[in-house]
Amino acid sequence: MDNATEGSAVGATIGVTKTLLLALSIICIGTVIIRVNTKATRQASFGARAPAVASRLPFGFGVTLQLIRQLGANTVLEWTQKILDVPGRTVELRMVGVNIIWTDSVENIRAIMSTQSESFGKGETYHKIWSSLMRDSILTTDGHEWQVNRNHLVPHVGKVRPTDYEVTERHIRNLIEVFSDEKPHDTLDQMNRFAIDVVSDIFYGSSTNTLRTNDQSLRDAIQRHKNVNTWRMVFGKLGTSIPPDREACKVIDTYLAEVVNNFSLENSESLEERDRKAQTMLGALLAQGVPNKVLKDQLVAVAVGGRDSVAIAATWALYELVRHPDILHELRAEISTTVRSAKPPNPSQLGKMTLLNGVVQETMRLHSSVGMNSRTALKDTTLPTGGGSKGTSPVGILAGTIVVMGLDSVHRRPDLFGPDAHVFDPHRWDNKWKPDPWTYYPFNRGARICLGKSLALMEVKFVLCRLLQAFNNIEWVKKVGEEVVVVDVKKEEGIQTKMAFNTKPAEIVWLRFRK
Ligand code: HEM
Repeated sequence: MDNATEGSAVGATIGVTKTLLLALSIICIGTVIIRVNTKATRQASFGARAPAVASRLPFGFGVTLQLIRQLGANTVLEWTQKILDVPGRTVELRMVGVNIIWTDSVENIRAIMSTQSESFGKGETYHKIWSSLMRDSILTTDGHEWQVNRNHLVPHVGKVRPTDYEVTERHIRNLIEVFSDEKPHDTLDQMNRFAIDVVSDIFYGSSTNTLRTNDQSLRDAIQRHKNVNTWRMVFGKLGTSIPPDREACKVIDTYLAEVVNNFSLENSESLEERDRKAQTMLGALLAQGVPNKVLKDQLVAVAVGGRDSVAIAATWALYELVRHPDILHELRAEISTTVRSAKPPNPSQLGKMTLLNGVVQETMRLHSSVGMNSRTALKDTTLPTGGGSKGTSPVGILAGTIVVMGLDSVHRRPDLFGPDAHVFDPHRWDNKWKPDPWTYYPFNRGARICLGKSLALMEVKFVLCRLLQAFNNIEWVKKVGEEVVVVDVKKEEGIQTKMAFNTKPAEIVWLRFRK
């Protein structure tokens, strides 16, 4: 072949390749347009669309960047309160690879949690991402699998036994010992140790004892895992291709396997201890011959479900108390007139304290541990309101759509809780006042209501009561270099909320306890 012929052959090949690429691009774009239109037509056939959050960048980049920015600045709560200020309190976030419906409409939340709960679940993506930590447990499953898990847990997690008070008191004493050194403590970290020590003791029959030992492997592994998975969730389905923290998975699995393998009634310290262990969740499920894999699913559910949430509630409560010295003073008085000694309160005394109850409920109103909760539509369905120009039409929801419920956002709505909705006022709970149940859900509602609610309330009230009995002075401090400075609560701005798997303080809450 001479040069000229060779050149024209190469030119022809380039021409053909260009044409093929062009055709391929047209087919791809066409397919996307057809799919988007088909989806839109399907959705329009049974409901309207919620207003989309405005963005300057196309293809979902703008909103994705906005969300990432808000997550980084710990301003998701404030941002969502702003974007949800539309007639139907429901918006659509069109992001890269995923469209999310965000709502703090009471009607919509009620539908998701209760009246239409069979249409919404954790969904496939949530399971794929979170099963690396929470396995096939109650926390990641839907339908029959969820029901089987719930049946395993209900007899053990759904009630508080007298021995649970004794176990909790044992770990509170460890916590008091830690706080007694008069040094500033990262309160959430210590509360987190306390909470996992209590649940492991109650449900496994052997405590992680993280307040007394240096072995923090399980706690650290759970935390590392949560951090990675929170980011995987931001990317929806795409997040399933980002690997989890495999090293952390291994640590958790080994820990749970050891708990199961080492369970023994023989080395109990006393007959009472032996009886208690036999009646723990692990003891009872082992006696029923439940397979190891299912056992480990239940163990991880109580460790993850019962750890951060309790620790976060107790930490926010202490934080609010130190910021409101008058309430702290009143609470001390209530405790001393009710308990009348330095002894632990008995269950009836604990239940009787109105202000203590108000402090805990009010803390969870302003800072619920799960401040935003999500569900995936398991089939094509609708939400009662938020669609169309007036925001009153039912919103069409396609199967697979993620719906985020802004729970903290509802709890702070002035139209529901009054103009002082943002103010910490435990006295609003006086005289057995209760909000409309569908406007207050720190423990969720409906079929998937928190199984550990009674235990959680007992733990948080008990630990607050005992800490106030043990320490006459609790100071909120900040570390400035080597120096420890007491915070002037009148001048200091509040700590922001960090939205991740849970809703926790965005900064370390340093508290110093003095007797
Ligand atoms: C103040 C402490 C607590 C708070 C605020 C809290 C809150 C919640 C919330 C909001 C849910 C629903 C999660 C969802 O829908 O995705 C939930 C579920 C659950 N919680 Fe709690 N929780 C607390 C303590 C506990 C404790 C101590 C345990 C047990 C040891 C526990 C066990 C569970 C379980 C097993 C579920 C799953 C229920 C289901 O899906 O059917 N929680 N909790």
